[in-house]
Amino acid sequence: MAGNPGGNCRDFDHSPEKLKAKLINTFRLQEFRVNQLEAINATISKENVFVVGGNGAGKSLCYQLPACLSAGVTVVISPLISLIQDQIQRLTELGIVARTLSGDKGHSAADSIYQQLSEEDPIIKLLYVTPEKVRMSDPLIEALKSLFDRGLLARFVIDEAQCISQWGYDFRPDYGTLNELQQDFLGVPMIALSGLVIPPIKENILKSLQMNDPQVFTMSFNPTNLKYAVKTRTQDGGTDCISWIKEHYPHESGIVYCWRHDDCDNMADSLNEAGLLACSYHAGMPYRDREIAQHKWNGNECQVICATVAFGMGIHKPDVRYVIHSFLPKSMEQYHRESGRADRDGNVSHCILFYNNKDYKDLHYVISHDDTLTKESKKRELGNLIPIIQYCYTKDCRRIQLLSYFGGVKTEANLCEENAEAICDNCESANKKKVMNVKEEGEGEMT
Ligand SMILES: Nc1ncnc2c1ncn2[C@@H]1O[C@H](COP(=O)(O)OP(=O)(O)OP(=O)(O)O)[C@@H](O)[C@H]1O
Repeated sequence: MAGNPGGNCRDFDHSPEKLKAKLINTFRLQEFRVNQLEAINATISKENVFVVGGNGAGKSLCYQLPACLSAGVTVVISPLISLIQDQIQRLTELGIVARTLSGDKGHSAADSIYQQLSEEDPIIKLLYVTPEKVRMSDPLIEALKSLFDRGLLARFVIDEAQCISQWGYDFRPDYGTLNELQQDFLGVPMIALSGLVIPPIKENILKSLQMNDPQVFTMSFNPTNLKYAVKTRTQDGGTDCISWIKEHYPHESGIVYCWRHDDCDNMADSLNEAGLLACSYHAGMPYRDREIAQHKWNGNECQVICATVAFGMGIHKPDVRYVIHSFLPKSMEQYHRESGRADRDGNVSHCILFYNNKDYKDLHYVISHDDTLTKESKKRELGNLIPIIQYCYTKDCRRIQLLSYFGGVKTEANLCEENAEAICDNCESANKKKVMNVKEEGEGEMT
């Protein structure tokens, strides 16, 4: 296994054998992925750790496995209730005790959790809370202080740490105060996990969290089962999407990302009229309606969800076969994150971007005239459009274009070769041309 040289596998109290046994017996997995063992070793050894990785890379194991082995409680700060509930459900299925104090908690449910935390050896191994809860809840801070004083505060986990950066598109202001945890609970190790971000945002996250001398681990970049393609949007977006879905996946689950609220509603209407079960999802809808839409989609009552960027973190539906963008995304980061909602079950999924020349002009106009943006933000957002346009127009491998944007990927690597079924459209046509040339040369020799 090629791990980060920064990590190591020395024989700690937590020997590699013990970690492997936990991986197999509790998590029901066979092998560690690249840098998981190294990150786990580092956090168990009380070092500060920063793990960066693509969608579905397996970042969660880097804190969940140590939480099971460490004495005391691991406190996880996570941005969304839905994400928290999803994690708790998965851990509970594995027999790991995880609780949350966020969301609609009655007094008695919260009291019972505080009671368990106050016990000499709390059964709770992972406590999930939102950053707002950390900032606003005195009882929570008291409980953390009590755990700390008794040596039972195992570590802090900052999940989706990209939310701390004002430059990223997931920015959440309440992440900004999390650095105080390091000062208030001296010596408690911190592990931050982030989706793929460009190097300046990575620096920005580390600076904002004020993590002391962290060990940085990078996990898999390349989503090998995603088949990327860009197509010209010919008519209204709906017709293109309908034809593509009907031809490729008439009955399977997928997402169509749209630009504005109305676009989602219109797209869902068009898809429904064409006989595909679709629902709309955007921030203009009441919270309850959004919940219903997501619930229907999760339960396959609705086949296609037509959504804005609001349909984001914490989507873990395993059988999403396609993510279509019916309009140009605003950045490579956004495109990478959203297209990565497919392929959670390891089978090939399609990421199609329907692009029209007009998209760039429309986005450019809207950003330039957005009075809520500072001059600096406008400049940054307009700058973010350039690499995504280049992605649309490139004749080279789309994977390389996408992943080298985040740094660390050699442009001469042939990433599409790792899975022939998920080869991008450009590599596919290049291969076809090669075959044609070989054939023609062969025929030429015969005549
Ligand atoms: N070592 C491993 N072997 C096989 N599967 C693994 C391994 N580690 C994690 N996984 C699986 O990979 C999937 C994704 O893991 P996880 O949810 O941790 O991803 P992530 O890095 O947090 O990505 P995202 O931010 O997109 O959620 C899960 O189904 C998990 O069980």
